Amino acid sequence: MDILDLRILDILDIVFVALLLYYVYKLVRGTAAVNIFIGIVVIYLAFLLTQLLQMELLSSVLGEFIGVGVFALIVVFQQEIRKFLLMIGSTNFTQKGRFFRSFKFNRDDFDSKTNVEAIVNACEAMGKTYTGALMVIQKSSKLDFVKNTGDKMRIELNQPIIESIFFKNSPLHDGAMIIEENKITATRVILPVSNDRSIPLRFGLRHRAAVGITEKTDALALVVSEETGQTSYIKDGQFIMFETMEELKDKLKEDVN
Ligand SMILES: Nc1ncnc2c1ncn2[C@@H]1O[C@H](COP(=O)(O)OP(=O)(O)OP(=O)(O)O)[C@@H](O)[C@H]1O
Repeated sequence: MDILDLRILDILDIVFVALLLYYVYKLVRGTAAVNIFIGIVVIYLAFLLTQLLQMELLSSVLGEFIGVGVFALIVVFQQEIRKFLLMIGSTNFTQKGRFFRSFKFNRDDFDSKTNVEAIVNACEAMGKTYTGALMVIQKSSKLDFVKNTGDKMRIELNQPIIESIFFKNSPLHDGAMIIEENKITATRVILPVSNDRSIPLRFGLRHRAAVGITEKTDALALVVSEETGQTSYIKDGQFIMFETMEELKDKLKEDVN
């Protein structure tokens, strides 16, 4: 019985470590943090080697370094840790909210499912007229910290509304639009801009802002370029490739709900 318990615990242990490594990988993938992570592993291996070879002085220097390293890690990986905690902390509550909403306790007339068709059709139409747009779809991480920079509102999402907000002469066209479920909850929002140097130079601030918010949270972003009319889909700080608008709809539907 003891052996059986131990085995189950061992399996759980391995599963949790694998999950932890997977989430750490997901967070640092494609960012400069990967190199820092490799640097830390190299220092740690060097420390183990100096201990094995009994090189007292070097071992104590590296030991000291690793001792304060925890605080250095918190500073260096501040954004990743924040995103990780947000990911763990908010997922369950959001799902609980959806569970209650399915019983219609929450007296909201809006359909809670994001209208992906309206969003993508609006992107296509805006692309044809070279109208710039930036839309951020909130998932489990709350976007309140950016919503405060813009104008809060509560409008049911549909294609004409999106197009009229981003219409060049509209007072609301600047900055980003925040979408929560099937509502536009803020416009003219200023997003954190990504410092990622691997983003091609042809992409300006609008695209960098989309990368920035998706790096920091699990939100999804759509950008319509004013210059090329092209739509870009950004998730986890990465540009997601798609061939047709239908394919984009399928990808979005999968990722949104
Ligand atoms: N930090 C930001 N948060 C939200 N929106 C932003 C931010 N920075 C810029 N924008 C929006 O992007 C517009 C300018 O974009 P810019 O031309 O630099 O981007 P771009 O990525 O080259 O896009 P485009 O292909 O449309 O020109 C601004 O008018 C503003 O509406």
